Formats: sequence, C-alpha cells, structure tokens
Amino acid sequence: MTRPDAQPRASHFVDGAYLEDGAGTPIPVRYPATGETVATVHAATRAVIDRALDSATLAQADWAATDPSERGRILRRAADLIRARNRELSELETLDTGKPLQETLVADAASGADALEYFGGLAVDQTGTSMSFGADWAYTIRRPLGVCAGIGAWNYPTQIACWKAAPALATGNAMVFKPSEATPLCALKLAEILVEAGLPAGLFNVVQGMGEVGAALSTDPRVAKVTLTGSVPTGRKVHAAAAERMKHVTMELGGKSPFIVFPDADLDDAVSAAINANFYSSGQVCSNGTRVFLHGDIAQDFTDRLIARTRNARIGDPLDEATDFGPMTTEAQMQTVLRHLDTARAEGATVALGGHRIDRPGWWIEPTVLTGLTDDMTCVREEIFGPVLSILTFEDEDEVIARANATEFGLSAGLFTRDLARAHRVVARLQAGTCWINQYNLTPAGLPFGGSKASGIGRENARAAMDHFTEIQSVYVGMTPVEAAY
Ligand SMILES: NC(=O)c1ccc[n+]([C@@H]2O[C@H](COP(=O)([O-])OP(=O)(O)OC[C@H]3O[C@@H](n4cnc5c(N)ncnc54)[C@H](O)[C@@H]3O)[C@@H](O)[C@H]2O)c1
Ligand SMILES: C[N+](C)(C)CC=O
Repeated sequence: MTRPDAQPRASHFVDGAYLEDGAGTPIPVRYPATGETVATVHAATRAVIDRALDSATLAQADWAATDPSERGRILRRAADLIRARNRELSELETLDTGKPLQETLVADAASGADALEYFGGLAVDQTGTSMSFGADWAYTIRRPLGVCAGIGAWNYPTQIACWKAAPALATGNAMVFKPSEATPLCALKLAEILVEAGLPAGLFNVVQGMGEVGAALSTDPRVAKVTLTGSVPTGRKVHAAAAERMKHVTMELGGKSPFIVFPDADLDDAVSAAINANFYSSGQVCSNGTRVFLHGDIAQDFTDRLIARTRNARIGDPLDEATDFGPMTTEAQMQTVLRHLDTARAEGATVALGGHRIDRPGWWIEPTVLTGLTDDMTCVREEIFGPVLSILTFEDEDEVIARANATEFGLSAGLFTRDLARAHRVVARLQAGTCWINQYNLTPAGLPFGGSKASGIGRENARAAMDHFTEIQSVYVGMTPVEAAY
C-alpha cells in the first residue's frame, strides 16, 4: 500500500501556527508495523514551553469572555472538518500507532469529532444555581480555570487530545497539550483543524517531548489544571507535582479490569466482547477486560469458541483495511509484553494460544490466551497493555465479586448474563468507574468515563467533564441594610 507522508510541517503548534526549534532533542517517529522512521520531531525547549504557556494565558482571557454559543460553533465546525478528513487523519493515526486502519477509521478521529460536537453543543448550557436567604439571595456561576495542561498516552492520540481539548475549550479555558513522545503527529493535525474552524490563536497549543516536558507543564504556575492520560506510576508523579501548587487534576490511568461471564450468558456475544476487550488495538486499551472470569459450567465451551475465533484474526499491513490485528505501538511495549509472557510461563501459566513475538519486521505479538491461572500470578495482577487475555474460573456470585474487586485498579468492569436482576446487583458491588452489561468498551461522548481507586481521579466526557474544567464562584447578594455591633 502507498504510505502517506507523515512528516509534520514543524514539531510544535503554538499561537496559531507551526513552530520549530531544532535545539530540542530529536524524537524519531517509527511506524510500528515495520520499525522504519517515518518522521522526526524535536522535544520542546524551555523557550517553546514558555511561548506556548504565555500565548495560552493571553488568549484565554478573551476566550473566557467570548459568547459560549460562538465557542460551541467553532468546536462543532472542527468536528465537521475532522469527519470530512477522517481518512487522512486515520491513516496518520495508523502510521503513528500501528493500529489497523479498520479501527482508526471508526474509533479514533471519529470519536474525537463526537466529543467536539457534544461539547460544542453543551457550551451554551453551563448552568449555575440560585437560592434565597430571607430577603437576601445568592447565585453560583461556573468559571473556567485558565490554562490547562493536557498530557497524552500513545494508544488513542487523536481521541485523547479531543477528549481533553473539547470540554476545556467549551468552558472557556486554553490548553497546552503534550502528546506521547511515541505518537506526536495527530495532535498537530487537531491544532491545525481547530484554527481552520475559527479557534483564536493560542487556545490550543501542542508541544512535543518526553516526560520532562510533561513535568515542566505540571509544575508551572501558569497552569491551573493538569489532565493526564497515562499509567498509574506517571499519574502518581503528576498528581504529586500538581498538588505542590494546588492545581486541579484529572487522572485517566491504567487498569486490570474484570470481565465476568455467568452461566446463563449469550456465549457468542460474550466471546465477541472478550475478543474486542482484549485484542482490539492489540490489547493497548486502558479499560480492557483482561481478567476474564468464566463460570465453571461454561468455561471450557467459552475457551474453545474464543480460541477458534481468535485464530481467524487477520494479521497484516495495518494500512490494508482487511487487516484486523496490528503491532504493538512501541518496541519498548513489545518487550514489556514479552517479559510478562516469560513471567507467566515461569509462574506456571498455560499458554493456550499465541504467546510469542510474530516473525515480521516491527513490533508484533500474537493474540495470546493464558489458562491455568490463579489470582496471585503476576499476569493476573499487573496491567500488561498488550494482546494477552487471562482466563480464570469461578463458582458463585459473591466469590467472583470479591475476586474482581481484589485489585488496586478500578477503571472498568463488564459482565454477561441474561438475568438483569443479577446484572444490576453485581454492578452495584463492583469497584469500577465504568461497567458494561452485555457489552464492552463502548464509550460514547455522553457517558462519563474514568477510574476508581488507583485508576484515576475525575471523569472525561459528559457533563462531568464540564464540571472538571470549571470551578464554582458563589455570589451572595445583600438586599437589606448591613448591621454592625458597633
Ligand atoms: N484511563 C484512560 O482513559 C487511559 C486511556 C489510555 C491509556 N491509559 C493508560 O496509559 C498507559 C499507557 O500509556 P503510556 O505508556 O503512554 O503512559 P505513560 O504513563 O508512560 O505516559 C503518559 C504520558 O505522560 C508523560 N509523562 C511521563 N512521565 C511524566 C512526568 N513525570 N510528568 C509529566 N508527564 C509525564 C509521557 O511523556 C506521556 O505523554 C496505560 O497504563 C494505560 O492504561 C489510560
Ligand atoms: C478511553 N478508551 C477506553 C476509549 C481508550 C482507552 O485506552
């Protein structure tokens, strides 16, 4: 397939235009399907970071005073532009991440456009409250926070940038966004499109770099809020840095989510969902249901069907729309997954399917199913972030709930049953920010998404995100003479 040109016009997008500073450390962008370098960007220098933060600070004051209906119109225009350019953006996302075009065409830029459209519509609908205190009264207003720093992971670069930018901008904030160093390309396109849609310069700036650039944003006094999508260890660092200056935070972090199949479930549906919940994006999805708890009565049947269907995965060139399983996004992540597989074998796991690197250039791992596991094994406790599905069995409801909750994570959970009373009863006891009943991993813009426990703080999407990008100002209105003791 002809490969599109991935090299951006410059490394950064600041104050409405592309910006280069060759003094920054070069970051090669490698196509995961072959390992070839397809572009190079430079990490932001101190001068670039300062320009991004200063222009955002200046632009935000006017933006906060702009009629929210105008803010909303700009975001909705950006959504339309993204949809019109979906194929071009999806191809770039595929080059950036290695995810099959079949996926990026429907799940990445498209979901970013949904968020821009959704928050574009909600921009006019920021309501306060009013109350009376005798003759006096009071009201509340939601105020934007100021300049927000967005820091992204590498698995959904366009979606992550949009999910952060859309509610921030709708509510009158500016954003300086640092994409993952592994996938720096797509956020630049978003910045370009927002300006084309009419967003004033400085309101959405993109600066490239490794963790140090993210750390510089997290500690800078010009930044009022940090919203991170990343791993739990990074979340702990960013949260601590932000706390030094009492900044607001949203933390979208990792997980090790339970996927529970009761004996009365529709097994074909449950197998389909387990495939999506473990092998989509080659398993590089935060909310994946990687601990698959199967009731003993259906465990063998489910496992046989799962393995038979997973053997049909078409592994190949991610730019070919027929391909439905791609490589890992980074070489480092491939090595991490291979180490996890070695540990699993050493701890006694049975590799029922896959378990090896695929012999192709680039960073490929076979879709893998592990059986013969116990809850204390490393592969069951730790996030692997690769195409590795762990099967566990259970006998009763109380037991599976206790085991599902026995983790520091709390991002997501899923369950399959035809008994809706049981479904709601179990969900009420699961410690997870998002639960799916007879479905998995669907995250529409109108549904809050985020984690409990170590998996995060705050929520993205829905009205909840509008609240997280604003703070309440209370206004007390005195209507009667002021009395004083002396
Ligand atoms: N909950 C969610 O919505 C969600 C979505 C996608 C990915 N994730 C999680 O992200 C992880 C995979 O992504 P990753 O490997 O890019 O994560 P990561 O934590 O390594 O990096 C995330 C981002 O943080 C930056 N960073 C690193 N150190 C930093 C520091 N000290 N200060 C500020 N920024 C710093 C990185 O440069 C990168 O941009 C997984 O754990 C996955 O579950 C969560
Ligand atoms: C947020 N989500 C689930 C769409 C992608 C996470 O990795």
